Amino acid sequence: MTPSVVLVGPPGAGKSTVGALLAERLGTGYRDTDADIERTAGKPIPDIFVDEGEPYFRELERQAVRTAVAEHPGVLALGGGAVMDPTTRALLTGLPVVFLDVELADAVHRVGLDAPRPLLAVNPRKRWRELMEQRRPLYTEVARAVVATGGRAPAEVADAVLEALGLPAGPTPDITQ
Ligand SMILES: Nc1ncnc2c1ncn2[C@@H]1O[C@H](COP(=O)(O)OP(=O)(O)OP(=O)(O)O)[C@@H](O)[C@H]1O
Ligand SMILES: O=C(O)C1=C[C@@H](O)[C@@H](O)[C@H](O)C1
Ligand SMILES: [Mg+2]
Repeated sequence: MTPSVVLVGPPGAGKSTVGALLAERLGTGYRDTDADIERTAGKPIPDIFVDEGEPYFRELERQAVRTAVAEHPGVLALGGGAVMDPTTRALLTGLPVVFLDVELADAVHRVGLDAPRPLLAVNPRKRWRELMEQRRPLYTEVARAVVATGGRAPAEVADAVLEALGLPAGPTPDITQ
């Protein structure tokens, strides 16, 4: 079984938040390759970057994406940099991949400046912009649909993803709870 939705995008795009909502709407499970990597490595991602370095992390990430794509039938969020790997991009061909797009100002507002994200540790605004310049063509290349997240609440983004993929909208969430 392959995923019903694969979410890609930079830190702050809302992959985890929207992914969990989508899973609820679709009555399926949510999985995040960053969490898979942390479980496999037995430590947080920033510690992997410090102890073993980014190339080692990217190898763990390549394996984590391959495993999750092969065995997870629900909603799958990939780490922000997973699409840099050509093998991973090839693996995503034909899958219902959605690029959650976000502008710098929204991303900075959402993720803050103190989150433990190793690639954004120094000068996060500049680094985020550079990463997005490098990666925007790659997110776009792997995506079946691009969904803008600016000015939309997570539930509205989830609706837009379902519509873009032609998936049933599912039960309306009970906002009284
Ligand atoms: N559409 C949205 N509007 C406003 N805030 C949002 C939206 N989507 C997510 N957020 C908020 O932004 C923050 C980051 O969201 P989230 O963790 O889902 O992003 P992410 O893409 O998974 O990031 P990362 O790549 O770091 O895992 C969270 O606090 C979340 O509540
Ligand atoms: O943008 C990136 O390269 C990263 C994003 C996170 O999801 C993590 O996968 C890690 O911090 C690297
Ligand atoms: Mg996330």
